[in-house]
Amino acid sequence: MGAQIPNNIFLIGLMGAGKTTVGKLIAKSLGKTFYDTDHVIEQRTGVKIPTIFELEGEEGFRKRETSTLEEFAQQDNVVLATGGGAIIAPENRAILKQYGYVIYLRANVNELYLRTRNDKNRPLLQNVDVKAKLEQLFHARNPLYTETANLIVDTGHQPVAVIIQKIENALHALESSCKP
Ligand SMILES: Nc1ncnc2c1ncn2[C@@H]1O[C@H](COP(=O)(O)OP(=O)(O)OP(=O)(O)O)[C@@H](O)[C@H]1O
Ligand SMILES: O=C(O)C1=C[C@@H](O)[C@@H](O)[C@H](O)C1
Ligand SMILES: [Mg+2]
Repeated sequence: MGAQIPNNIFLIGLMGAGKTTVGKLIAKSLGKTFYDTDHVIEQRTGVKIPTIFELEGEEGFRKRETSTLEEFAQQDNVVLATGGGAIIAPENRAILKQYGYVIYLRANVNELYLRTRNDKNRPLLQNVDVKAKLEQLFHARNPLYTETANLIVDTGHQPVAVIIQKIENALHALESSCKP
């Protein structure tokens, strides 16, 4: 029996890597349902993420993130875009590895900076030197994204359509390499 395209696909990577943008398009092209843990948390609380950080601290947000991840990772036939910090907790990394095929969208700090510098909905990037903060996050998290991922796709300087094509090619190669 040959392997199929993985049932669930999880996207991980830093803020601005393109998880939401790429995730929606990949889900559409593979006929899967798209969810984004950040969006689910905002819908359920009725407030934006910076407000959750203000009211509950980062710790409160991380608790919501883990329970949302746990719930949505176990759904059927989904593409799930995760928050940039979803790989921090070992528990979350275990959930991602257990329930789906994990794709790390990797971009360099300069590219991430250009994509996120004017955004007001990312609390970790407010009132700080955005480039220095992204450097620090990249340094701390790149090993965690790398160890959690089944596939790494570079997204800096690459149009979204090219990224989608690369992911589809990798998934189809996976499918055919497992055929008898
Ligand atoms: N390959 C790309 N080339 C150019 N711009 C891109 C690319 N991918 C995403 N972008 C742009 O970068 C910004 C951030 O993308 P997106 O919101 O998808 O990132 P994210 O990984 O979901 O970030 P977060 O973790 O903060 O939710 C958006 O304005 C998006 O249009
Ligand atoms: O990188 C992070 O830690 C975050 C990324 C966003 O997706 C949100 O989940 C939140 O702003 C925290
Ligand atoms: Mg996003």
